[in-house]
Amino acid sequence: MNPSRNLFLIGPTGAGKTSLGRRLAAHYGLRFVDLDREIERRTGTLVATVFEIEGEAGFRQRESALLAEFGAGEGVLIATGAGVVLAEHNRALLTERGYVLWLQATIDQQLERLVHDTKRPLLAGADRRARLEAMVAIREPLYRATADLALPAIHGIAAVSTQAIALIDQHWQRQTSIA
Ligand SMILES: Nc1ncnc2c1ncn2[C@@H]1O[C@H](COP(=O)(O)OP(=O)(O)O)[C@@H](O)[C@H]1O
Ligand SMILES: O=C(O)C1=C[C@@H](OP(=O)(O)O)[C@@H](O)[C@H](O)C1
Ligand SMILES: [Mg+2]
Repeated sequence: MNPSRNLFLIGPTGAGKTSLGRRLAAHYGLRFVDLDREIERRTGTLVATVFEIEGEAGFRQRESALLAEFGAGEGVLIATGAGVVLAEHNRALLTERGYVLWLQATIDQQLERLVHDTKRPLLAGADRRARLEAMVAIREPLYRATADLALPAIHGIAAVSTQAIALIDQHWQRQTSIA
């Protein structure tokens, strides 16, 4: 187990990384950073607009730079974007610099949770299910390889939050209190 004082949330889009991250950071007294919101704060525009202007490659560069910047510190909870695991150097940083919780969701849950969402550029256009399935096929092995622990986010946010805290206390906090 990783004894670092950082907590990183990974997992598919709509699993609840941003929502849960905020709650967990407050609970553990960690600084909360959502990589997408931080990109928006620094660029002064939406993630979707960054994709339009700089392409996915430009977005990924920003994402990696911010992960490296915040991951270098201690006492931070980072809610990543679902594609962060695509880059090998991001996966290495996550495993080296923090305890990694993989928040899981089924495709049906993703579709339901993002039904009104217009802010995810990779889901824009037709056939969201096919896009999500294609993402899962590539990313799931990468989440598995990177995570210390996995949690199916099948209940509401409050219940998932309680479950996450129980899991983290069991596996991560015990390690850090011994270290
Ligand atoms: N466990 C959950 N149950 C129901 N809805 C959820 C849950 N977690 C998140 N949501 C909702 O799903 C949407 C996407 O959540 P978000 O935190 O942005 O996910 P992510 O950051 O993983 O893409 C939001 O509207 C959020 O309120
Ligand atoms: O699936 C992806 O590659 C992306 C997921 C988004 O974050 P969420 O996981 O919070 O939706 C955001 O980083 C960007 O739109 C790209
Ligand atoms: Mg998010």
